[in-house]
Amino acid sequence: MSSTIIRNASRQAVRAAKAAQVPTSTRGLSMLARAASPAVASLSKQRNAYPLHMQSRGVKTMDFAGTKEVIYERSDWPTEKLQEYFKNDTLAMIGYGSQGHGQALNARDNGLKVIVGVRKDGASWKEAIEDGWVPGETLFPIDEAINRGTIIMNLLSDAAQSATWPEIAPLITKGKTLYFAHGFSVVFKDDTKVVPPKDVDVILVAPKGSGRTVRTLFKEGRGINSSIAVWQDVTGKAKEKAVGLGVAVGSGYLYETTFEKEVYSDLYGERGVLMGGIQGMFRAQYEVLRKNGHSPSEAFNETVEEATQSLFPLIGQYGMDYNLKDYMYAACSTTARRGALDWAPIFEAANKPVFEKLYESVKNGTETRKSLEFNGRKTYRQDLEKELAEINDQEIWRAGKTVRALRPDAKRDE
Ligand SMILES: NC(=O)C1=CN([C@@H]2O[C@H](COP(=O)(O)OP(=O)(O)OC[C@H]3O[C@@H](n4cnc5c(N)ncnc54)[C@H](OP(=O)(O)O)[C@@H]3O)[C@@H](O)[C@H]2O)C=CC1
Ligand SMILES: CC(=O)[C@](C)(O)C(=O)O
Ligand SMILES: [Mg+2]
Ligand SMILES: [Mg+2]
Repeated sequence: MSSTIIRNASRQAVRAAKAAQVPTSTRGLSMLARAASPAVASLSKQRNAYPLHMQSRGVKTMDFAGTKEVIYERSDWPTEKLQEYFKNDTLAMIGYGSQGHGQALNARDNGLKVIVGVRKDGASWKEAIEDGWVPGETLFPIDEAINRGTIIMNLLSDAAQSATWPEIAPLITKGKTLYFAHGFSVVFKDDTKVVPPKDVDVILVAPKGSGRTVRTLFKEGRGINSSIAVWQDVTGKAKEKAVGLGVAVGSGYLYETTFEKEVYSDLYGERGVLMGGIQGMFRAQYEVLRKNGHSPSEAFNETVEEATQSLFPLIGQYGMDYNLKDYMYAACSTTARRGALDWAPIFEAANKPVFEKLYESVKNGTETRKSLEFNGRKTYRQDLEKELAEINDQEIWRAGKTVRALRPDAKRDE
């Protein structure tokens, strides 16, 4: 009953928004809120006490499919509030990989004082200079950046966080805040040996997406969702700081978690559906098509190109549901719907034991130890590159290169 109401409300909301030519997200939500479950209805009442443009400023408890969760939004932290809140702080971004670069540039663009700390003359040092960080002014060796910073954002690779901890730990003095983008180092302390000093706040903001996307979405005025967590709260302000920093680095909305839950879910997700799982599934489907005499062009189009260019974006926009013509299921033929409905439970049953095994391997620290061993090697970059080059060399991805070059909007060398 209530799911029918939600679906109807959602349909109405999207139609109304389309008619008014506005983005569906916020209007859809508030219309949904009026018609849906009691929890959301009460949120709606509370919000309606504010004028429309202020409605997102209240504390928000949202109903996620029947479970209520507190969330924080960017709109709660306008740039002026961010700048005021962190006016006495220097954010020291330690590490300048995918995530360090995205978070540092976003925080800088939000008007906060940011410096970068990486080892001198490494790949990151050069990249930071290319992005406009100035040696001696905003770019320093790691120890100097930590000494100058008040909020120490440890975004070295997870293996490097462990390897460098003996030198870094004594520099994290009372009054500083220690910030991570992953629960890895502190949760698996038996393996990493990372035990933060007792007299500093230890917090986490973990963007649920690549650091490259953290940057590109921010530049488009959008935002990636992140989780926040507190490991140690000495000042009583740890959570508030995490929320503010989460917004500063470019998050859209933030949800609360713990360091443990973050690291378990993150290691699990990236090994599963987000990366390892999808890579394996794409390849398995492609290979069976090829074995049955299909051309590379056909096998790639039927596996990866159609997924990324047509069907997966529909899931991203509207979910798996089925009411509007644009929804993934509704946009496909009745033939496809019948077959997919039949095969989904078969894939689910086949995959479930693999996911169970994976979760266990994450939780018991096996995945952490493997990562520390591999990424702790002196040759980790070359070793990774070698394996990744082998993937590039697989027929599926070589075929994909040609398919992408044939997109009408592809940039071609004239
Ligand atoms: N990538 C992502 O999108 C996401 C990452 N995270 C988390 O964010 C953190 C950073 O990840 P990510 O941005 O991917 O960075 P990487 O894992 O790619 O690490 C890159 C940084 O680590 C430095 N580094 C590596 N080894 C050493 C060492 N021995 N001594 C000193 N510095 C070293 C590199 O410097 P140099 O160039 O000098 O080698 C570089 O600045 C991790 O905790 C990760 O789990 C969280 C969410 C998403
Ligand atoms: C991008 C992200 O969130 C990952 C996949 O977990 C990671 O890069 O570690
Ligand atoms: Mg992740
Ligand atoms: Mg990860």
